[in-house]
Amino acid sequence: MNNIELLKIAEEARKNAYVPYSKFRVGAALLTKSGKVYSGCNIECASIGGTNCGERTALFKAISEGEKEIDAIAISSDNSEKDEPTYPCGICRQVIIEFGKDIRIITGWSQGKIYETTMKDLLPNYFSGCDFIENK
Ligand SMILES: O=c1ccn([C@H]2C[C@H](O)[C@@H](CO)O2)c(=O)[nH]1
Ligand SMILES: [Zn+2]
Repeated sequence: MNNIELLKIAEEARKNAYVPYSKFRVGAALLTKSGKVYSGCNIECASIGGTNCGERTALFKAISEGEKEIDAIAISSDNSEKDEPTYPCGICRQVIIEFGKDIRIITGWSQGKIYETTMKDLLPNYFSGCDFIENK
């Protein structure tokens, strides 16, 4: 599974976005180290704070299926085709980095420019469980 293939899955997942409020669709595709893929979209609700981003939807699907070894997450939004790559929001950054600072983030467009970075670059000096769990 290469970056383009993963982005294409994110682009497909974007079609399922439930976004009656923002009208901004986001799809994500998560690749595990074992080669499995979990996709997700953003899901909004009338109580806006209850919104779940596409990235966390894909992540929670993977984690809840017992997959915690994550290689990469590809992200596609309604801006992607305009060469305006979408990166994870702050909440998603904190949740994703929980499962690995080296997780690769791939964004852009499968038929255009593709960008790759890592979680530790997106969230330097991040707060982690190691900061407060003793006997680690
Ligand atoms: O990286 C991002 C940024 C935003 N959103 C969603 C949340 C909300 O539904 C809409 C507008 O913020 O886009 C995501 O899913 N992922
Ligand atoms: Zn988010």
